[in-house]
Amino acid sequence: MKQFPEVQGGGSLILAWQVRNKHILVVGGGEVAAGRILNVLNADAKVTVVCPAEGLNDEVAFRVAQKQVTHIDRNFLPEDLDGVDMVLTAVDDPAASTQVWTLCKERRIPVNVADVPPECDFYFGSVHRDGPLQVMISTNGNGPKLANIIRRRIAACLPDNTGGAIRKVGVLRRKLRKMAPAQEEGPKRMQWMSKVCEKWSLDDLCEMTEEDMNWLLQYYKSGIVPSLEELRLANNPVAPVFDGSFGCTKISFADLARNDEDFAKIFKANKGHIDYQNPEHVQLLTKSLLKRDFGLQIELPSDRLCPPVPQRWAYIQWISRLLDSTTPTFPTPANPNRPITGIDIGTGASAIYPLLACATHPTWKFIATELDVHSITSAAFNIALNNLAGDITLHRPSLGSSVDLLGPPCTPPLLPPLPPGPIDFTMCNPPFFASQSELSATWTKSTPPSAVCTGSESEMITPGGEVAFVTRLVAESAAPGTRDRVQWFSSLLGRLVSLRPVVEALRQAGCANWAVGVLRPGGKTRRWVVAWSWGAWRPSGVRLPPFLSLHCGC
Ligand SMILES: C[C@@]1(CC(=O)O)C2=NC(=C\c3[nH]c(c(CCC(=O)O)c3CC(=O)O)Cc3[nH]c(c(CC(=O)O)c3CCC(=O)O)/C=C3\N/C(=C\2)[C@@H](CCC(=O)O)[C@]3(C)CC(=O)O)/[C@H]1CCC(=O)O
Ligand SMILES: NC(=O)c1ccc[n+]([C@@H]2O[C@H](COP(=O)([O-])OP(=O)(O)OC[C@H]3O[C@@H](n4cnc5c(N)ncnc54)[C@H](O)[C@@H]3O)[C@@H](O)[C@H]2O)c1
Repeated sequence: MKQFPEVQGGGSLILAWQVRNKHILVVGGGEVAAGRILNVLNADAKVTVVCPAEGLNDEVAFRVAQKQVTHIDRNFLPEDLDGVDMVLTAVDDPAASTQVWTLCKERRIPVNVADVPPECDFYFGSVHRDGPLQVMISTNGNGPKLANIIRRRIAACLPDNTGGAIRKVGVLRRKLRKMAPAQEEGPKRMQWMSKVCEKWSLDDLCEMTEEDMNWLLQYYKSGIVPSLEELRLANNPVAPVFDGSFGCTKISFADLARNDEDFAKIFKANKGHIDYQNPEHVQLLTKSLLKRDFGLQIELPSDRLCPPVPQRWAYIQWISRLLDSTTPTFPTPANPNRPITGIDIGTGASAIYPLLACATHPTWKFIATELDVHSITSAAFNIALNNLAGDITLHRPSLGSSVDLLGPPCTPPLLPPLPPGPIDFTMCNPPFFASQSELSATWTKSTPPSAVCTGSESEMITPGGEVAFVTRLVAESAAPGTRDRVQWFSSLLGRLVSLRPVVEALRQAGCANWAVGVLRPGGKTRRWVVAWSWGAWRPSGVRLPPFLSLHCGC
C-alpha cells in the first residue's frame, strides 16, 4: 500500500506572508510593539502606529522620527481600522486588546494580540534572518522562550555564508528563466536547478561569480552540472601559473625588466626598447619570458632558431583544449590531472614545446625527436637544466644501418617508434620553406619579418616546404599500427596558403575528423595549426581564449 504522510493536528499553518505595501496597524508603542514593527518593516509593509506619544519607547520613537512608520498620537479608535489589512496589538490594557480583537473579527481583519493566544489569528515566531533566508521557530504557544533558544541554536549551526549562497542561487535561477523561459521547460529547469543546489557546496555557491554563472548556464541544455572546480578548469583561458601577459595584451617590457636584471640591462641601454633585429635582444626576451612566466631556464646556441614564447605557448594551449574537448565524458570536464603523453617532432635546440607543456602540466610526458646532433645536444641540456628528464625522453631518429650511397639521401620516418600505452597527441613545428630562395623571398617582401631569424637551414627548409612535410606526416599517421595508437596528430603551419593542400591531403588519405585553428597571440604574426584524428571523438564546444580559434571539419 502506498505510504502517505501522517496528519499531525494541533499545529499552525506556517507561511511566508507577503505584506509588501500592505497597510498594517500596530496598536501600542512599547517594547513588544517595537519588535512587531521591525518584523513588518522587514517585510516592506506600510506601517501605522497608534499610541500616545508619551507611551512610545525609544525604538518606536526613532522609527516615527525617521518616518519609517506613520504615527497617530492617541489611544486606539475603531476608525483606525479603515483600509487596514492586518492588525498587531501590543498594549498593557487587556480591555483595549479585547476591543481591538472584536472589531477586527467583525471586519474580518487578521489580528495578533500579543500575549493573548485566544485573540490571535496567527502567532509570531522566533525568526533567524540572513539576507533572503528566514527561519521561523514556533512552539505553537507552548514555550516562546524555548522558541527563542531553539532559533539561536539552529542559527549557530548554519554556515556564515548561507544567505550569500541563497542570494547567488536566486540570481542563477533568474538568469536560467530568462535563458529558457518556455513553460514546457519547467520540469527540466527545476531538475537542473535542484542538481546545482545538491552538487554545489554553500561555499561554492557563495563564491560563484557572474562569469561562473554564465559558463554554468551553458551546461543547462545538456542537463549536466559540473562542479565549480570543473567549471573553472574547463573555462579558464590560461593555465594557473601563467600570468596572462601574452594573449591579446602586449608584453610589458618594463615589468619584465623589473623581474630580470639581464633583460633590464639591454632594455635600459636601448632606451626602453627591444631591437627585434638584434639576435641578442630576441634571445634575451625569450629567456626572460620563460623564466618569469614559466620558471624555465634555457640556453640557446646562437645559430639555432630562437622560439617566440607566445606562439609556442598558444600551440600548447590549443592542443590542451583540443584534448579536453575530446574525452569520453565531454562536456563533463576531463580530469586535469589525467596522464597525457605527447610527441614533439623536431623539438629543436630549445625543446620549447615539451618544456612549456611539462612545466605547466605536471602529469604530461613527452617524447621529443630531433635529427640534428647540435640541436639534440642542446635540447638535452635544457631538459636537464629544468629537471624534466623524467618527463621528457629525447629520441634521435636513426638514418639506418645500410645507407644507400648511390640513392637519394635516406630520410628516417618523422614519427618515432611508439612506446606502449596510449599517446594523446603529436605536435610539430615543420620547416616552413621549400628552398633557400623561398625563405629569402620572405625577407625581401615589402613588410620585412618582425624579428631576426637565427634558424639553421635544417630548421627552416625542407623539400616541398611545409605542405610536403605535413603530407608525409599524414601518410605516416595513416599506417596500420599507428593510426589507432595516437588520438590527435597535429602540426603548425607557417602560411595560410598551406592549409588548403594539407586538408586536401587529409581528405585524400580518408581522414574525416580534423580541426584547424589560428594562433594569434598578440603580435602581428599569425600561425595556423591543423590536427587530425583517426578516432571518433570530434572536437566540439571548445572554449578558447580570444587569440586562439578552432574550426572543425570532415
Ligand atoms: C517567539 C516570540 C515571537 C515574538 O513575539 O516576536 C513570541 N514570544 C516571544 C518571547 C516571549 N514571550 C513571553 C516570554 C516570557 C517567557 C515565556 O513565557 O516563555 C518570552 C521570552 C522572551 O521575552 O525572551 C511571554 C508570553 N508569550 C505569550 C504569552 C501568553 C501565553 O503563553 O498564554 C506569554 C506570557 C506567559 C505568561 O504570562 O506566563 C504568547 C505568545 N508568544 C509568542 C511569540 C506566540 C507563541 C510562539 C511560540 O509558542 O513559539 C504567542 C502565542 C502569541 C504571540 O505573541 O504572537 C518571542 C521570542 C522572539 C525571540 O526569538 O526573541
Ligand atoms: N508576546 C510576547 O512575546 C510578549 C512578551 C512580553 C510581553 N508581552 C505582552 O505584550 C503587551 C505589551 O508589552 P510591552 O512590554 O510592549 O508593554 P509596554 O508597557 O512597554 O507598552 C504598552 C504600550 O501600549 C500603549 N497603550 C496602552 N493602551 C493603549 C491604547 N488603548 N491604545 C494605544 N496604545 C495603548 C502604551 O502607551 C505603551 O506604549 C503586554 O500585555 C505584555 O504582557 C508579550
